Amino acid sequence: MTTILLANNFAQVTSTNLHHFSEVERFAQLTISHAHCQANISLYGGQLLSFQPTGHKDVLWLSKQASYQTGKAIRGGIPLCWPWFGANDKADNQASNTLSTGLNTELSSQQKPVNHGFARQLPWSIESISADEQGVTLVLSLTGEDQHPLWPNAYKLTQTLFLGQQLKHVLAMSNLSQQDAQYSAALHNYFAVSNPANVSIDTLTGVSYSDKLSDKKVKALSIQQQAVSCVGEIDREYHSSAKMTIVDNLWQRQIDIVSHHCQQWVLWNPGVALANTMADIHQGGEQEYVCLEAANTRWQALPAGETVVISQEINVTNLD
Ligand SMILES: O=P(O)(O)OC[C@H]1O[C@H](O)[C@H](O)[C@@H](O)[C@@H]1O
Repeated sequence: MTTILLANNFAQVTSTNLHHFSEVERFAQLTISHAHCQANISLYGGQLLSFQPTGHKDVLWLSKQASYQTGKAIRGGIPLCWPWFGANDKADNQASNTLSTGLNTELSSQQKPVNHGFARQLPWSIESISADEQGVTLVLSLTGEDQHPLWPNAYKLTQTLFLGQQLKHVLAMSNLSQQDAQYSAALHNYFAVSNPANVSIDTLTGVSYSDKLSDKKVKALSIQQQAVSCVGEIDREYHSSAKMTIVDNLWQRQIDIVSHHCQQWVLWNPGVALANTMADIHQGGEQEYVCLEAANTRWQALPAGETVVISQEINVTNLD
């Protein structure tokens, strides 16, 4: 069933129940149609899946084999990694405390932290939708408490997506509890490209990075000396908050990304061998994107009663 959520002189926003989900878990996908862009958003995960400014190819990549299923993250678009990025090293600390104290505080298998946190695997709500001649502004929210033993605090996330010629993407995180908390996070952008081999990201040259593929526990800091190659498996945290520019030399387009209050850029592509083991990436899909994520990969303070905001702006330009 499709419902019109907004229709005015500037835009139309419709909501369609996703048939991929069961009857009891009807999660809607929103479709935005505006003179300046087309976009799709999944309320499951509060995830922008597609953003196509008028006159351009889609800025975002979405797997043709993405899972739309409770307990799974949707592969593509901009998943939100929150309240932790990656595996959550606090789970390791909990395990070593158990070993040293002998107390059985180990997390059960159901409590093991899911990679990149729980926000991308929960149904979000629509707070508001509005449209003017510049674009559509969509505000989504997610509230919860006792969501995970490693993150029991009451919280509210408010995600504001301004969709027009450009994308403005704001994530406000409120700690509604009386206990201080820490978060790590990423706006996990899957950028559609003609092929990673055709991509240059000169803005990463000279930037220090930690290589997540290194098997050493303490990862040495390296400097990106030459032009970065996005071909093959790559998984790096670049310690920079500078503006990034992705140039696609075949599609002749440039994507500029500005982040605010994010200390890292994460560059990730699984490469062919790993992608072939991932059920939710279609054949050859890893040759169609690079992830460049605006992130705080290290724990950050989220004090009791306070709100912290991270954001990004994405602009696309044709070069020919
Ligand atoms: O498969 P996911 O949980 O979505 O994670 C996909 C990737 O996300 C990030 O970019 C991390 O740096 C990678 O280590 C991880 O493999």
